Amino acid sequence: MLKKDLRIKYSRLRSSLTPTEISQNSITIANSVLKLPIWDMQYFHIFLPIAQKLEIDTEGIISILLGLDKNVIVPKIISSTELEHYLLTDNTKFTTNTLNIPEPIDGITVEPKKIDVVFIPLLAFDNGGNRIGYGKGYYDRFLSECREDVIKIGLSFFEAEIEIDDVDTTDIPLDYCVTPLKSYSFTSS
Ligand SMILES: Nc1nc2c(c(=O)[nH]1)N(C=O)[C@@H](CNc1ccc(C(=O)N[C@@H](CCC(=O)O)C(=O)O)cc1)CN2
Ligand SMILES: Nc1ncnc2c1ncn2[C@@H]1O[C@H](COP(=O)(O)OP(=O)(O)OP(=O)(O)O)[C@@H](O)[C@H]1O
Repeated sequence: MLKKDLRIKYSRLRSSLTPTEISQNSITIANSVLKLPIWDMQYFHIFLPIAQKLEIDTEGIISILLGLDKNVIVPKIISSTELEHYLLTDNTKFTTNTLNIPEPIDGITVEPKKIDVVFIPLLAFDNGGNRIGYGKGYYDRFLSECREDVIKIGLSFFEAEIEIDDVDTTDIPLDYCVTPLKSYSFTSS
């Protein structure tokens, strides 16, 4: 299917989820994340959910990361194309931006090259590990600034599509995708 049709299909599917399904599925996803081979890593980048868009609640994963004394980094939109990345600390204060995304007001910024693992929000993904978001390209640009060996993990309430037909050369595929039913691995190593 084409990206534009997948965006419509998965926005609709998501809007049919109940608050109970969202919280239960988010907990199931957090528990599955515990089984991925990522726990020797130190710098974990994770998004804070847009509640109005019924995104995955990442609170459980963040609690696990902080409990394991990992460095947790969250994005902040600084322009129509660019993100900045902040270390989460006990003092981090948040505000909600115009897209309803909770973001740190200020703090310690972290360079993309330092990041070991990125948890990625998505609308849909396919059996090849290709993903689509809301179509602004923020994550594709961010991932292109990360190290080649950064581990890219999609989080999704829904299973893989067979194929996204219009994948671009700038689209960076996932290494893993975790859903409430299973974890997909797209890595060859
Ligand atoms: N939680 C979360 N944080 C994230 C992302 C995300 O997908 N989820 N992003 C991932 O890239 C970036 C933000 N990208 C976004 C792009 C569009 C919209 C959005 O609401 N788009 C509306 C159109 C609104 C408009 O154009 O003004 C829409 O799709 O209906 C939200 C976030 C960075 N932070
Ligand atoms: N590395 C990059 N440099 C410059 N532009 C890019 C880059 N990656 C993607 N883009 C541009 O961003 C736009 C949106 O890309 P795409 O449709 O893949 O978004 P998406 O993956 O759904 O969004 P997101 O990454 O925000 O979740 C495209 O016009 C694409 O050309």
